[in-house]
Amino acid sequence: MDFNTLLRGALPTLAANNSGDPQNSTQGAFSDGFMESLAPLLGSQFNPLLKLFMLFYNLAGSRFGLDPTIILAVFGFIWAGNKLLRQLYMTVYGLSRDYYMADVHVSSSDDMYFHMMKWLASQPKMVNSRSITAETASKTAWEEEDDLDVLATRAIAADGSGVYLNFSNQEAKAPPRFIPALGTHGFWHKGRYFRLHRKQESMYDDGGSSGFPQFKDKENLIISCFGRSPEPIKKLLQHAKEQFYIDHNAMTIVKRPSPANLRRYGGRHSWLQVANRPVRPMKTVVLDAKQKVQVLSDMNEYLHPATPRWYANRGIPLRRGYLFHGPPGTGKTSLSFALAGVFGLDIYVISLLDPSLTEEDLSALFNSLPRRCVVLLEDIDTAGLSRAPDTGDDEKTTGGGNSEAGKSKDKAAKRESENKNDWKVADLARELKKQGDRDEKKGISLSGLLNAIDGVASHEGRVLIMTTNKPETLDEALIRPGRVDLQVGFTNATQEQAQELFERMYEVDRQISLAQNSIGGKKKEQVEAVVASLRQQLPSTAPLPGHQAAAVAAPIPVAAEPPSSPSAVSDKDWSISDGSTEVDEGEGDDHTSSAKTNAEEDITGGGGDIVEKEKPQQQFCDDIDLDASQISFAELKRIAADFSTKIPPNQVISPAEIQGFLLKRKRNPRRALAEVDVWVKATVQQKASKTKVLQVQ
Ligand SMILES: Nc1ncnc2c1ncn2[C@@H]1O[C@H](COP(=O)(O)OP(=O)(O)OP(=O)(O)O)[C@@H](O)[C@H]1O
Repeated sequence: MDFNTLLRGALPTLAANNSGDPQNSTQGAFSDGFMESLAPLLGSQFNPLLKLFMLFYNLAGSRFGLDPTIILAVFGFIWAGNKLLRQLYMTVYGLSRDYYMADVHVSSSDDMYFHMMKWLASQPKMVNSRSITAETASKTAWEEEDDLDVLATRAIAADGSGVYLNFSNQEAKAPPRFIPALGTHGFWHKGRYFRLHRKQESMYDDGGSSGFPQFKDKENLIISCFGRSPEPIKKLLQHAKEQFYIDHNAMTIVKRPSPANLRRYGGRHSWLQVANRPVRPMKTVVLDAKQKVQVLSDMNEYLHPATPRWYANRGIPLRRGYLFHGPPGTGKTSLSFALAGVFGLDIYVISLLDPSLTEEDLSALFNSLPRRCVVLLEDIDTAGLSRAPDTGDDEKTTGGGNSEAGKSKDKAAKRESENKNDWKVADLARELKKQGDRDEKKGISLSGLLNAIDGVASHEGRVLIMTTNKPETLDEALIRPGRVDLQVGFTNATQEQAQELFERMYEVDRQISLAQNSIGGKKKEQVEAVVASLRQQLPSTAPLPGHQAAAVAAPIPVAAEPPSSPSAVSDKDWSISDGSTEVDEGEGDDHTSSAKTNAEEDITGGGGDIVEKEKPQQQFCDDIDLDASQISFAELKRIAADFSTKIPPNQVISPAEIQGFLLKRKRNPRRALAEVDVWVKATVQQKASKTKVLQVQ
């Protein structure tokens, strides 16, 4: 019995219509009577549907001469076939999943999840998938940007004063990142098909010590591939990880303890990446070569793969500690970063002044360190302050009972004892606040710190670097051998160090410029064209960014000083040469000699006082802002040597201060040399008078 016969049996009216006189009936058309008889059977809600079906049925039958029952039969078969195939697919897929597919699960609480997501976001096929999630991607300060974009913005913004960069558009320009959405995705990698299932689960979190129970979302990635072995997935994960760290050897990752509510999850939640900055080359840290080599070779030996066995055989805990001490801005932190860069280690920075850090946290943080890393405890001498009882604070600020403030404090205490019984609400509030402050300042005790650094349960393998400005104030227990194995002393800049700092500041620029010149290329030309056009728009009084004239503030009494040594600013010094070729002649000479005169006038300040010169800045820029890249190596060395003689030999100026001075003249070594005398004099004076306000920068 076919479907047609069935339908005829079930729908007698239709059968009558179809078998009746063709002249009186239309093929495939329902009579109104049939409709009416069917309507009550199906219920009123199906009436519109039934009518639509009738219309189609009548149309197919009367207009196109098709037997609608055949159409229905065909649709019926397609539907049933589809169901059957789906069922079959599900069975085969289920069987192959169970017996011929391997899975690897990756939890969002693991670093691997981020490696995989970053890799997927870089896959064009994934990005073009039909189901993706868009994320706002932020760039770090060190990521490459298109110079042309920035310059173009600058050019467009030029309205007479528009020679400054403008980044108001930077957020709009940052492209979003696309990652696979929740659900199932398929992708090919190295000729193999992988299936990715990204799912989200809600986890109940009882709130722990925070006491705020809540539901938290946790994600899982399930990566599958055909075959009984998960080996291809492992390789894929390894590949994603390698890609994630592809530029790692050029960068140093800096981590700090996570916020307290995240720390309690432990593991990778304990530390938060706060920076990923280019490796600091060791040669940029100006330090006595002997000391540098000593710390480098000590660390190298300690990190050697054979060292753990050596330590274990002798029952010595595998830990190494260094103490870097010296005045502020002498390179303690810089050396720590350079060391991390040399050995390709991440830096874990802990501030013991963090009020949310408890001793338990500190131990947990040390225990969740990776196998090899640098832990940096900065300004360790200040850590003790957090333990000082609150009552001591006042003493510190008043300088004991001898000063005026001390006397007024005594009076206040007397008054307080007189009014002992006369409590006001404000007094109560003050007391409560004091109590709160005391609780907050509990901090880390010395024993807590020692326990974290080298307690029985403490992590092994790390390199601990502690820095301090006041080594004498440190507790002996903290720096005993075993906790501090090597001390490195830093001092303010010697003349040799000043010379090295000077050469480093300008030498890098010179090298880059020479390299760029040798590369050539279209992009360089484009950039130069934009720069040239911008230079033309430069208003006559505005200095180019980075080309800052010496900021000389209100006159300060400085003893009259003879003009800076003529040899330091001789005519020869002002000629421009590129390599061995002298470039600047004729008109250039005029400019440079006038610059020299202006500079000398600035330094001597006429009558010997440092006074601000009202001078058209543009003229100053043209004359003196000669690029470091145009100076030969030999000449740069000579300027550096001259510069170093101007730095006081008694080490009163820190490398950080010299760097700050040079940074303000970062393209103009000659300008730095011309202005160093004034700056040194003002800086020494400022230090002697213990004022914090800089008169010359
Ligand atoms: N010896 C040095 N060689 C090169 N650069 C230095 C040196 N000392 C200081 N600097 C520069 O000065 C700045 C501050 O240096 P750094 O933070 O290393 O000093 P620090 O001794 O750790 O200071 P603090 O004791 O205040 O923490 C850095 O930008 C660094 O480049």
